[in-house]
Amino acid sequence: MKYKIKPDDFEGYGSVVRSDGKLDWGDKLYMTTNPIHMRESHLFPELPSPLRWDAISVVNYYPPCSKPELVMGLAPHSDATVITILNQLNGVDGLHIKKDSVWIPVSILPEALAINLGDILEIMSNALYQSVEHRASINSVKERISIAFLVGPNFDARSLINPENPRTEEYFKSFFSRKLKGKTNLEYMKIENGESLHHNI
Ligand SMILES: O=C(O)CCC(=O)C(=O)O
Ligand SMILES: [Fe+2]
Repeated sequence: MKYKIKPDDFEGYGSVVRSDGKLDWGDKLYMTTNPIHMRESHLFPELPSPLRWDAISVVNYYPPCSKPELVMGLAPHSDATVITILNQLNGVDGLHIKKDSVWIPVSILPEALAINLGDILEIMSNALYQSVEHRASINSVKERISIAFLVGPNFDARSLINPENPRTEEYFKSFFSRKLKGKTNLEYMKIENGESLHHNI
């Protein structure tokens, strides 16, 4: 398939095996839309008109499963974004957010967009705004489709990080190589008194 995720990549269509070897019960079409030079050209047969922000679009397709309690549509995580704009296309709910250690199902109003705060906003605001841990569940009879528009800082912002302290680059690398597990990537990247806390997680 033309849009299939290539080995050692995470953009394209499909599901990426994370380090625990499990797949999510859903497929993604994942593509960086801006900046233009970071677009993977095989995913863009006809380039859409330029967008102002650095952004990634993800289309999530969750097929129904007769035993939804046994599978996870999308494992708990927080997004590697400033904000994520979520458009639930076919009126089937499935998003849950974690508040005070409790999972709360989110009922998204028809034609409304849901906005999730991401890790980069938490980092930029020194945790004044905290990213939301969320997951997607599966419906037993209906498929579910959502489009996530992931808005991040300008990718060139990475060049502000000096070679001795390339945290942003590392953050993205570890986000995509570690398994999705709540907000552990943010914890993993935290620095206290100039020391990385890496090793505890
Ligand atoms: O499908 C959903 O409701 C959530 C999607 C999501 O969390 C993501 O694409 O990062
Ligand atoms: Fe997400």
